Amino acid sequence: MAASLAAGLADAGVSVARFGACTTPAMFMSCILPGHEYDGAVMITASHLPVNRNGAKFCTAEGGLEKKDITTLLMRAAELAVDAGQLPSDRYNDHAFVITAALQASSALVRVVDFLPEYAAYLREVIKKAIANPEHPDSPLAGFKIVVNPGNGGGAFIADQVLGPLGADVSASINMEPDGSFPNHTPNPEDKKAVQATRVAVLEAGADLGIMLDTDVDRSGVVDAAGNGINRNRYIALMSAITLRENPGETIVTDSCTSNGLATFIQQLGGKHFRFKKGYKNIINKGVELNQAGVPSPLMMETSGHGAMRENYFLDDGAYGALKIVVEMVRRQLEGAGDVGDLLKDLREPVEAMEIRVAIQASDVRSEGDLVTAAFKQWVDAGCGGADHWQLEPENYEGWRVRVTEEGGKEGWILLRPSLHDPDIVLNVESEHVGGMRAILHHLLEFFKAHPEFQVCTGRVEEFVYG
Ligand SMILES: O=P(O)(O)OC[C@H]1O[C@H](O)[C@H](O)[C@@H](O)[C@@H]1O
Repeated sequence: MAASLAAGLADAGVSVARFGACTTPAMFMSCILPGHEYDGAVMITASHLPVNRNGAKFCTAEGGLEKKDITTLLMRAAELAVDAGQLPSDRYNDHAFVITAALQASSALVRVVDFLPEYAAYLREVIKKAIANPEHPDSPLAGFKIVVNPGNGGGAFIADQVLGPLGADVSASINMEPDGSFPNHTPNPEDKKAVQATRVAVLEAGADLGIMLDTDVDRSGVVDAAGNGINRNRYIALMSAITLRENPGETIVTDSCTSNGLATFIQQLGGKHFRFKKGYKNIINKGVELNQAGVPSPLMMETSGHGAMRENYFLDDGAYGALKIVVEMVRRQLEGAGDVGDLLKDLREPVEAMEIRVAIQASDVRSEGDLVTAAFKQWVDAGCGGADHWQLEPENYEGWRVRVTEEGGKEGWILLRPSLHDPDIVLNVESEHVGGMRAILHHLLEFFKAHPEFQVCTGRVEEFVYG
């Protein structure tokens, strides 16, 4: 399969630029930046997932390829392999083999390009232009201390090649050495250890800001000068505050797992909230579609830290988001407006938040997932087992989300949906008072107890901690 794809590329006279270490947004920009404008790019990465889940990410100037495009591409490679009398290689690593072999196809066609410095130069220009400091335009970050935590992934260049050369002191940055075994913590801005390590580094250094990146830099989160972790809903809220100031009244698209308080926050800022589905590609596609339909939507963000902006080619780009926060930090300091974290003072937050992933044990995972969600909808329609404080949300784009009225005017919610990629049913629950989540889950158990036929087993719990 791999050899035949390589042969196919060589036959077609495709020339290949090999970048070495790269990031997802950089790869995309290689299809856009003048002087480069490659027809397509591909990288091998496990993204934020463990090392044994490496895969290939493909993109063109139109953005990341859709699942169906990649399927077509790989099927075509497989057909060529069969035509050439070859058997597909190891099924767990096929994608990696395909790409590796393609890049090594014919040395005459392969050029080694050191692209990251050029991409970094582009990002520096973006920041310089946004800050436009009249006194020191080339070092607009002079006097600022910024901690970058790339989690031993590919994002160290943000400190070394972007923020440092613009004058920032990045010496307190941590986990800068790329190491695919991720010895310090999972490179995931939602990860408790990633937040804690960044917080400690920021507070010890007396830094103005901390930036957390995932391995391939398409997800991010920040820590403010007071050490508050700004990820998940907080990060969307912060980005919304900046974006809605620049684009008043427009629509922010998010995934389905955002807090009720975030919707209120966006509305209070004069914006509109479109709570769509999980999956960064889903929200980006929805944002593109809304803009085309005349509903201006400048920001699409997931609680995972994935985010795309209309002003940045609708690119799934963690670095760009974090750099917007850097620019905001400078702007606020110049205006004497205080820390970026202060922008979140009106955000109502859950007291408890949890994700439970219930493994589906049936062989037909998709059908079983649909069965469980359909039964849940029926149970909700029939009155949620007598709980009249449970109300189905009027708009649901995946699974079913129920709003739970809690004591003292507080509100919780629960969302049950099939996972996008894993053989799991995913349950997200939030509550605005201590013990509320337990009460919601306790009541939900009645639903599962009424369906002993479901082929599911005990869930894996992810607890989200704020602050
Ligand atoms: O549906 P889930 O299993 O929760 O996975 C959902 C996640 O899948 C991938 O990791 C995508 O990159 C994310 O954008 C998405 O949020």
